[in-house]
Amino acid sequence: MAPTTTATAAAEKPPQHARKAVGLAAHDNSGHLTPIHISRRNTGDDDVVIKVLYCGICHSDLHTIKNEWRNAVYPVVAGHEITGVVTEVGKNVARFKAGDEVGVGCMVNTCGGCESCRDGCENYCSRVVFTYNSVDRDGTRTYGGYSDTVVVSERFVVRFPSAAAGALPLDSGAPLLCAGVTVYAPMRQHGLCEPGKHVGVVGLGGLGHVAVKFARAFGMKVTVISTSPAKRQEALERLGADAFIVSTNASEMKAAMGTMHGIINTASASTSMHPYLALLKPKGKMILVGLPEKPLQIPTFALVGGGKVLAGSCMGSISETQEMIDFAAEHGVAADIELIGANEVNTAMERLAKGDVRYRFVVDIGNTLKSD
Ligand SMILES: NC(=O)C1=CN([C@@H]2O[C@H](COP(=O)(O)OP(=O)(O)OC[C@H]3O[C@@H](n4cnc5c(N)ncnc54)[C@H](OP(=O)(O)O)[C@@H]3O)[C@@H](O)[C@H]2O)C=CC1
Ligand SMILES: O=C/C=C/c1ccc(O)c(O)c1
Ligand SMILES: [Zn+2]
Ligand SMILES: [Zn+2]
Repeated sequence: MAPTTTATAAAEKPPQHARKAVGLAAHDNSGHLTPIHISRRNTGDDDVVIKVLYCGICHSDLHTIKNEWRNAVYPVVAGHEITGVVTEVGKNVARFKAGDEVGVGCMVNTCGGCESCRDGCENYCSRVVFTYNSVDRDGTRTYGGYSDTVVVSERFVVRFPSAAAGALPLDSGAPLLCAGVTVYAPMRQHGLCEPGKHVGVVGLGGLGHVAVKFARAFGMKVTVISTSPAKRQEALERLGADAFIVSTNASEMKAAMGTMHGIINTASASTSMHPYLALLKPKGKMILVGLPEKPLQIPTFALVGGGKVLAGSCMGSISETQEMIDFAAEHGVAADIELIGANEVNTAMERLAKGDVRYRFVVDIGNTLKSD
């Protein structure tokens, strides 16, 4: 199908850029993706131009294209697990050069001056600009990595390690840019990275399976808490989880009560929190990273009794992202992926909605997304 132009954007008259690019866009809450012509800005002094090679499909992409968070502004070109090769840099860019292998995650701009930015937690900047479905500082809408080219300020680009430093593949490494840092950052911040501690992972999807791998790399005991009995064998044998509990199996849940120092909760749909809180030791921590369409109900007695901690966590800072990429390369952590062509994205979205993916779709943008 021939790409369309950005009719909605043109009607709203945002600034238009000179650099032409092609992407895959959703135009309404059917979430159906079709090729589209978009524009990217000319190379600014601090910019890095990247030829996109791979882009992971995060469940946030699916929530957004279907407008489940009620914030989609169409057309939406999603994708924030982006890897590729630098093709050009602006004159102030010192850290990157043409030919470098790099990644871009969930954000492409922040204010730089607020308390969060000054503290190096720019993922909590009140003026954060997300990689897609956001408004950039110049008033244009941001388009993500389901696209052949991205132009990103140097500050939001991370380096993929060279072969000498234990290279990380650009395809299976792409999901680390969102899924990876989203679980790595809270595990580090909340001490769920200490050898011998016991961590639970709710939801064995894109985020969850990477959390299992990081937990193993930290030397922790890790238990998967899943709604899918069919994932048991692969969780234990391929991913190396120490235990697997089906959340609807009362005896398995009872046997694990009070055993976990913390839980990383990646469920993409709203669930009852009570059974999960019961798995925590006194003072154990439940870290929510999943962003279901519907809000959760908090069972106060289950939280307050036992002095349990309920926390949220969103993405990670750029320094945490670079640290996580370097750690992943050193410890051989990457996603289990199904590599697909650009013409397969709609089928992939349908399968993701059903939980039918082991464990991340990655679009082979470089070889399959063509401008005509
Ligand atoms: N906080 C942040 O910064 C970020 C948040 N997210 C959010 O995290 C969530 C997970 O993303 P991702 O890993 O890509 O999604 P996936 O679809 O890959 O995985 C989600 C998993 O949740 C579990 N699940 C699904 N439905 C239910 C249910 N009704 N009850 C309990 N568990 C369920 C399933 O695991 P199983 O079969 O094992 O039960 C499923 O595999 C999404 O909501 C996403 O938007 C994503 C990235 C960053
Ligand atoms: O997949 C990552 C999504 C992160 C995110 C967090 C909060 C929010 O409001 C978003 O629109 C995206
Ligand atoms: Zn994401
Ligand atoms: Zn800020």
